[in-house]
Amino acid sequence: MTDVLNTMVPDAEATAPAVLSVQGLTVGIGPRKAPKPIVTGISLDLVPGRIHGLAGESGSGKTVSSLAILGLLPANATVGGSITLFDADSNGAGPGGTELIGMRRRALNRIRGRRIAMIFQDPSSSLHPQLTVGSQLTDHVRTHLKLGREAARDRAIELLTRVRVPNPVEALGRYPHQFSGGQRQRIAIAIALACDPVVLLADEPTTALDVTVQAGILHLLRDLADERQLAVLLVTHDLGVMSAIADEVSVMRHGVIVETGPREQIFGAPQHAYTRELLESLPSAQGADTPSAIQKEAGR
Ligand SMILES: Nc1ncnc2c1ncn2[C@@H]1O[C@H](COP(=O)(O)OP(=O)(O)OP(=O)(O)O)[C@@H](O)[C@H]1O
Repeated sequence: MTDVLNTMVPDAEATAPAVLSVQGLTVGIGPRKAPKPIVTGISLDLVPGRIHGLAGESGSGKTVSSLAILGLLPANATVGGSITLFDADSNGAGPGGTELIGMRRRALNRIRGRRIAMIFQDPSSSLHPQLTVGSQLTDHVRTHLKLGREAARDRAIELLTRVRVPNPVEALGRYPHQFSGGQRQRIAIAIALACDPVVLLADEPTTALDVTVQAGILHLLRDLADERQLAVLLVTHDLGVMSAIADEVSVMRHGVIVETGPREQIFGAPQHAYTRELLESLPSAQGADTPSAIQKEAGR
């Protein structure tokens, strides 16, 4: 199985310190006096250059956890624990890092989209249908990086080139609906990368795409994590995707992380009964030894 999975993941390196650390995160949603517990005490570290997969069945709390990191939970959510960003470029980040829970909205807005970026399952949700790709990209970099018009356009072309959108100069003048789903996700990634974030949260980024296109996006995320030393949190229920790309994996169930470990351990020697159950439900994993379609594509 290991041979099959090694296609996209580099050898384990000495682990660098976390750039974002979640400790004992709890989220309840509902009336303040009696919120419904959704996430109950999860901890995980995001490390530069590493992809941390958050797996688990639907409703286990994966999305709520990533929204908590972004400070985007609904107003009736109660959040506890600690989410610390260790990033020299963030306002007020000392050696102890910046605590994001309870941070004032304006300060959080400066971090969100700039230091912590995100992409979602449906790239259209982060793209305005009536604005050209060029104006969306340049507006974003002009707002956050205070670049002039020409410099912002150059930056937009550079970003579209990096995420391999064909004909980047021409692409600037086109609207999101004029691109395929995979290309739209690449554009959403370009916007996410525009301000050189240190953390990228990717919530089911390939779920809506067909297998061949999925593999291309996963390759891109892997390359970006490596070359930009991006710390990536990859949220997906798809263990095939996880096994093709993640360095570390946390398995979540009913709001709790039941097991965390290196990819090889989770897929090769799972410790928790629920992880084993999930692996047994993988179509190809009536043996994990059989390469899934996505792994085959990704290994090309
Ligand atoms: N705004 C909300 N109000 C009330 N309950 C919510 C809200 N958002 C999420 N939940 C509940 O929190 C639980 C966890 O949801 P979450 O979306 O995090 O699951 P998930 O693991 O990401 O699942 P999926 O893979 O289906 O997206 C679910 O029971 C969901 O119904």
